[in-house]
Amino acid sequence: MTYGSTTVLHGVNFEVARGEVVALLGPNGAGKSTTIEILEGFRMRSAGDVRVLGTDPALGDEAWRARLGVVLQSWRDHAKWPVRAFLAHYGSLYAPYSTERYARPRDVDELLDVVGLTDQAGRLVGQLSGGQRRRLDVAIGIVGRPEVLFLDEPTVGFDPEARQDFHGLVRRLAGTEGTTILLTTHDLDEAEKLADRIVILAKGRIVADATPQELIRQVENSAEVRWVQENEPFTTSTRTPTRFVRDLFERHGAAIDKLEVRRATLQDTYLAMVHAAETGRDDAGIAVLGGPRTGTQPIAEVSS
Ligand SMILES: Nc1ncnc2c1ncn2[C@@H]1O[C@H](COP(=O)(O)OP(=O)(O)OP(=O)(O)O)[C@@H](O)[C@H]1O
Repeated sequence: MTYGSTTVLHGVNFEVARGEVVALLGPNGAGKSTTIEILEGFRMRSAGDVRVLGTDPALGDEAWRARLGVVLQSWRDHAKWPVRAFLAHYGSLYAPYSTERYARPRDVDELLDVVGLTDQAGRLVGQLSGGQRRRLDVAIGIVGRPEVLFLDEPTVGFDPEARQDFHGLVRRLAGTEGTTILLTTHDLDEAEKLADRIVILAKGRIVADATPQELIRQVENSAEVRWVQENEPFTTSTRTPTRFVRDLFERHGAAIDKLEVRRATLQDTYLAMVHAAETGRDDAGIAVLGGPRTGTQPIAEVSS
């Protein structure tokens, strides 16, 4: 994908199966929003093949769009509408696309309850707090009972309780209704809690595509060793800390001071992967996982 002459996505290939929750993680400018906007059909790609629910998003019609739910990074309009009236009006646009399996739109009172906005139902959208506004964004995203839901940094501005409620909602949508969910986040804990799979993007490339358990297994095998030698601090990541420390002492003996070995965290692993991608050096010693899962029917596919 290019903006003018700048290429911001390179060879981004992944598939998402029905009912799967996939978290797209990466630093600012990695290409998360661009990827998600291409999938939503909001942004035209410059190259590659994309299918969402079997359709190329660049050619998706209203009936296709009605099967998607979108929560953008920031939505700051509709200020003069009362919350309930707005959701009822917006939801009515989905009524022609109701099916036996996907009753559209959702009941507005149930929806208000699900996102925790019942008490704000009569207030104007413009009078909601930041977190309440974000809850409304989520309500707008799911009022049409989407088969595929895109959430761009959905929990920014949420207090811990709202965050927990939202996590419950995502699990319910995926578990009970079989909704396929692709979300972007900067929060590794959130990705670990919510996602069946984590796709890490850095500098427009996928540097990891793994289940949280697979990522954690990598972490369990790696450690960080810190020491001071001739008053200078050193840090290294290694998968074989015992051997590393033995070699260090064999080579430098008494010159080693303040030795510390600590198990790497998921955050360390993520930062090491991103650093390796950004500097072009694979010095993290951590394998990049990849490849589509087998035995699943993709609901969304991207390749370039
Ligand atoms: N409309 C645009 N025109 C030109 N360049 C753009 C445009 N939108 C995004 N970019 C560039 O594309 C790259 C990817 O941006 P994108 O918004 O997809 O990143 P992101 O991973 O979502 O970042 P963040 O975490 O900050 O939201 C960045 O280098 C950004 O500057």
